[in-house]
Amino acid sequence: MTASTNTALSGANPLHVPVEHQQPHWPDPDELADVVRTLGSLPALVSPSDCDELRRRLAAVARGEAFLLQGGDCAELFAGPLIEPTRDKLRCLADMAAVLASGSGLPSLTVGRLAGQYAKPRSMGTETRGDRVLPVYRGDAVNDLRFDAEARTPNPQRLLAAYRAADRVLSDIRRLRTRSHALFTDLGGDFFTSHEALLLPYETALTRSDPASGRKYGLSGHLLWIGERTRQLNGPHMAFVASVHNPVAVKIGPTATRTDIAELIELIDPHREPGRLTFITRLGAHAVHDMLPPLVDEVVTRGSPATWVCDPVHGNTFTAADGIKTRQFEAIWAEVRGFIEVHRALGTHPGGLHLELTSRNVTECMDNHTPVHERDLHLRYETACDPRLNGGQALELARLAAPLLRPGAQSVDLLQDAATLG
Ligand SMILES: O=C[C@H](O)[C@H](O)COP(=O)(O)O
Ligand SMILES: C=C(OP(=O)(O)O)C(=O)O
Ligand SMILES: [Mn+2]
Repeated sequence: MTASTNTALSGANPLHVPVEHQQPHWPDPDELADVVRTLGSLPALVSPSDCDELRRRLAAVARGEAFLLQGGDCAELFAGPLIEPTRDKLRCLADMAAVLASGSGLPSLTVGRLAGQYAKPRSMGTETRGDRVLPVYRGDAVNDLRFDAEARTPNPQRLLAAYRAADRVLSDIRRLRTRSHALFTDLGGDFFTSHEALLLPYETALTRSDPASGRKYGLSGHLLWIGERTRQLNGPHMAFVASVHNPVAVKIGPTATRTDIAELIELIDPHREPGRLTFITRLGAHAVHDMLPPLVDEVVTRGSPATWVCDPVHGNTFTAADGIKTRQFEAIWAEVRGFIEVHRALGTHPGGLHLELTSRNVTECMDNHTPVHERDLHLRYETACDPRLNGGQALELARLAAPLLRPGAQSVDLLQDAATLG
């Protein structure tokens, strides 16, 4: 697993303190405590019954009756010229969901990476430009992307701003639901929200008991996931998701072992309840064929009904010659194909896709067909964190994947398909 601290950093710079479990260094703990109290008094953002409904829908995915499409920004922004209207985000997901449903013959379940995706785990604690070293951007809920000392200092008031921003996106969705029937038809009749449950003061402040059942729910979003960097079995993030009744997802990177999978199942889903646990694998195009089969086998052996989802973006990120973070579309597609091939070979259901994407015509990921070359990346590179598929690339990926997701599509077809695409 990727190191959970930034201890790779060294030297006398006071910024180089280890950051445990990817939590920001909030300069004023009293101010943070005040903010947490305020958050605790505000209405929940989503309802326990909607979380339960998503669990039921994910259980159908696990049974092979539907596909999950989960997507959105790497890091949502509160405001600014680059912010994408919620309507455009939903339209992009709806177009993909419609293509996936018609090509696969199975209904799509759509879940946005939105209305809460405001916090980022980072590889390094600091960012250096020239001779200036500042705290790294950790998402709008923590600090500001602008490279200046004040903007980069973690500010707990931003947790309240994150709550308000999520609330605005959720009201956009409610408004669209009443006004735009066609949009919700393509989305599969319903739409749910998700984000990485990273900032524990925020997540715990929005955790409430459901008076009807007495159960605890994290009510900042419907599906909460734990990232590759914070999935330590004895860590506080896993303890948090184990304590709530939401559907929970865990990202699984190339260092994951069978034992990790077994222990995650026992911790999150000891009763083997379909829809409770989703594994989102992000292994990289080159590792998926070798690494995925033993992990799937462990889940089968344990009698776990976990849902399998492929994140083909995070394992295929690299830095281009000019220092820009990017991904190659063909590698993303190759990981999706590998994921489907492995599941077909093992008789398990390739349950869905988890993607960083935008409807905007950005040049953040390279591809050989539009094409977006390495030299084009700077033209419209707008992301606040990781490179996203643009609207055309996202739809193309759905178009390529859809026929392979049709139940009964055989590995041999997949291999022929791979050969024709080169
Ligand atoms: O979105 C995922 C992570 O936050 C991101 O990949 C980390 O990026 P970094 O390696 O630039 O910190
Ligand atoms: C941080 C992310 O991914 P991972 O935890 O898989 O690296 C993410 O989904 O933005
Ligand atoms: Mn990301």
